[in-house]
Amino acid sequence: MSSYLIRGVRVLGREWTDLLLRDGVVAETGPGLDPSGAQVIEADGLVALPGLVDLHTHLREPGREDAETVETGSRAAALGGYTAVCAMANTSPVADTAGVVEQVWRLGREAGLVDVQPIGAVTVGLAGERLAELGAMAASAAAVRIFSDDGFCVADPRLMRRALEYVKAFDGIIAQHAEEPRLTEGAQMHEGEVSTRLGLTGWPAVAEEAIIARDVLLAEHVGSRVHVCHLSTAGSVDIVRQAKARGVRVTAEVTPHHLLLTDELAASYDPVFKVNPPLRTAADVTALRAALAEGVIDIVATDHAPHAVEDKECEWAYARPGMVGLETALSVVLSTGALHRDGEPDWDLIAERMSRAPARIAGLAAHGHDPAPGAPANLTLVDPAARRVVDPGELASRSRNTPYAGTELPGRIVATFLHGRPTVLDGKAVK
Ligand SMILES: NC(=O)N[C@@H](CC(=O)O)C(=O)O
Ligand SMILES: [Zn+2]
Ligand SMILES: [Zn+2]
Repeated sequence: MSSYLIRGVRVLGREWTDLLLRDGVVAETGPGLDPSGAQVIEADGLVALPGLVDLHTHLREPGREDAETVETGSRAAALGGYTAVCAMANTSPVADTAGVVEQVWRLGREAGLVDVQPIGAVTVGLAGERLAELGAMAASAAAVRIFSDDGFCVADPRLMRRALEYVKAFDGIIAQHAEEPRLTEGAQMHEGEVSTRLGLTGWPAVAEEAIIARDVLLAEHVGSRVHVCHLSTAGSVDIVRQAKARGVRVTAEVTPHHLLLTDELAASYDPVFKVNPPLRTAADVTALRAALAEGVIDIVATDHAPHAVEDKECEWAYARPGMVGLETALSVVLSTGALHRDGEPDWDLIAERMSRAPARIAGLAAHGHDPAPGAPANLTLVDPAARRVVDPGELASRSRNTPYAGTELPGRIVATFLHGRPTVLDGKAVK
């Protein structure tokens, strides 16, 4: 296996150093390392981060390979600086058996661009009626630890309680898509002033908050772990803050788009802005940014949700909700300033929210390590000074549904290394 010398990089924005990657690990660090035998990568001006980890990715395979495959989604992830992604279970067939999660896991290994960790469904067919084979998925080669019916809420409290109890045996997590379905029937966007003006049926904040409140109580009652997917309202932040203060084992994620975009964008009637949960108000965005910085929200997760053209380029009411996000996530987070300190990116905090904490939550032992001697060589190099205009046609994702077309964003991923091998060099996918 070849070795790589990354020359003159600032690890987490700190002092300049060289990094020697060999045999899948960071072999040596320090200024002026001997480059002989290694491929040299000049990293003047670049920042090294632990490879980003996405706890919430939709890869669409099996079933909707026209929208994304494990391979195309993995390439998009690598280009976004990711070295691991957790693949959501709402595929077709649903990832609710050992067979399907093993298939996704194997496809991830074959693509070899990021580590793909399958998430298993909580209920058979995401139907919310009976528990899927959680134990068999946990015991499979895919070693599933996170279970989610994402796309749907596990609305039945008794089923949610049993799922939480079941996964305790192997320290698993239930990741909840918090949406009380009776409160969102026919919903098209956030319920508020803008939905009233546009005459669209609203998705009220309380539909999310009611489920989160219930679930933290259930997790507390049974002593199990719950993770809140794509938390989107100021009220949800308060509930999670209170639960954490009581010692409830709850973690939460926010998406880049909920940190930047608001419900005003629905006035364009452009379905690219249709997403679940919906874009909220500016006040919610402000609360989410503060909660992420504070740590009430543990991580950024993309909820990368690729959709085929016919599912997005249609009337708002018929469009599927969801946005692609892997290739723009870090740039969007940088653009919000949510993880800045004194006007500059706080790279240590960015590493915490986008790599270490998600790796810890998901139990991905090879990820989330700062580049230091002996650490697995899963890392990414960022050019913080670069800016780019997002061109949907240039995305590696098979789908084009980015809300940032034509938007100039800061930061560029220059290189990504997975287990010591480059998956991205000079901003381009290696394979
Ligand atoms: N976020 C979305 O709007 N859509 C997701 C499902 C989900 O995350 O709930 C999808 O699978 O397309
Ligand atoms: Zn969801
Ligand atoms: Zn999702």
